Amino acid sequence: MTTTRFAPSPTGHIHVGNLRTALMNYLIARKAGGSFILRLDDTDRERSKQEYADGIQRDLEWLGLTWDRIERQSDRLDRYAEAADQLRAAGRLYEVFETPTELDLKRKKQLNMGRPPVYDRAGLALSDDQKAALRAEGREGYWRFKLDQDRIEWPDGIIGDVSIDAASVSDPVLIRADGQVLYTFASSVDDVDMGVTDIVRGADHVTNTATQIQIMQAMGGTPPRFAHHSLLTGPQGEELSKRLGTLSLRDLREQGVAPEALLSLMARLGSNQPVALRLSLDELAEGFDLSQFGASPTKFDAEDLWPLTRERNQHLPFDAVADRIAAMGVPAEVAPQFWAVARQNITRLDDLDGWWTLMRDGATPVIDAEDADFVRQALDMLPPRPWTAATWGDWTGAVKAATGRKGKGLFMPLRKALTGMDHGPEMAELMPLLQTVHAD
Ligand SMILES: Nc1ncnc2c1ncn2[C@@H]1O[C@H](COP(=O)(O)OP(=O)(O)OP(=O)(O)O)[C@@H](O)[C@H]1O
Repeated sequence: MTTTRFAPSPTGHIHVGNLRTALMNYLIARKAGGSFILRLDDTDRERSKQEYADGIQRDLEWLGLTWDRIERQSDRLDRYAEAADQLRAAGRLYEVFETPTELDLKRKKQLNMGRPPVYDRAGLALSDDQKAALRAEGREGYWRFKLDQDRIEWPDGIIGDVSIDAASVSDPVLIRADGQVLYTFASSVDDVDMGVTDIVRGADHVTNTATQIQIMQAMGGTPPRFAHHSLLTGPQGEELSKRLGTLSLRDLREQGVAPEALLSLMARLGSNQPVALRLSLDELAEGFDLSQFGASPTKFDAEDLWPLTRERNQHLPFDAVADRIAAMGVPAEVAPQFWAVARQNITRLDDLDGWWTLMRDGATPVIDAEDADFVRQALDMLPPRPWTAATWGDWTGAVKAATGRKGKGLFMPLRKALTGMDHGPEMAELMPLLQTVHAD
């Protein structure tokens, strides 16, 4: 069965770049009728926080990206210890003792001699006595995976055929001196154990993929299909970061972005397919095609979300907003009409508040000096309440007959006097909802 996963570290609020990864994996599983795993990569005890783990779940739920299974790496530490023993027994995990300063020095020497700065495997040659002596000096051992120095190749779902010479890559550190299992290892163990068949992730992981393919093979597993999408940047090319909270899903939600707008943009951004509003994840999954995505960096501009949000909100049925409108204090008998009028003039649902305030409390009239007499005369002619859909036509007809004004010169000063704005809903539809007119 097709099984995908989204594996964020709960070290901040996830951003639109992380969403690109989550959504692609979700859509692949959904399209294939497979399974989507949310895996919290929380082995970094200092940086991982429960509030961020909760935040990630809230963000995904907001978008409807529900998972079939949730896993936490912190629950699986025994399993990683077991897998490490298996690699040690197979001679693929070896203990090393170099400090960061020593490694730095080695790299500089290699570079000076025109050689690539790849770890020289000095640790592999240490005898048990030498290791004991290093420990006696107070040094702590940590563990590297011994790569097979072949070429590592895979057909990437986005960037095409990849071939990496393992000899040009340092043996990765899998376990730190304090026993912390690093991402490269924990992730490989999980992907094998959990039967993950497809992994889409950022291009920042290409080298990881090369080493993880070997780690999975060393554990007797079959590596999944891989695809690496380009990283998203902000509109000016700026990097996104969970730690800085740039373009976080939480902020976009609080700003009133419609979930369908964000999903519709993210499922197509950076692909050859046009962006169009889709109202369901099934529709998005149906048209989703990884091979349509390019490898070049992709810019994300939050401004692109507003036209889609506007389109989405304008199509919401009354039932979807009834509770919200009731909570604003709109009386039940006018609520459906209020929605029918206001929805054509909002982007965010929060914009409804302004329209209701205007209808309930009236607007500060805007009256140009040259229209002052005309407006006063027209307002004196306002028909008695209740106002209906016919009121605007009847009133302006009578004003036209009395003043000789017509067209824009007739309608615009009256709109501005009643609403304080030169744009907005059809006045005929608005009049019955206007509870207060200040020059009444
Ligand atoms: N700017 C980005 N554009 C697209 N994908 C990204 C971007 N940044 C991270 N990702 C992807 O998000 C997924 C989750 O990764 P991770 O939790 O490590 O996020 P991160 O933002 O890189 O983290 P941190 O800022 O904490 O280092 C990975 O597949 C990673 O490739």
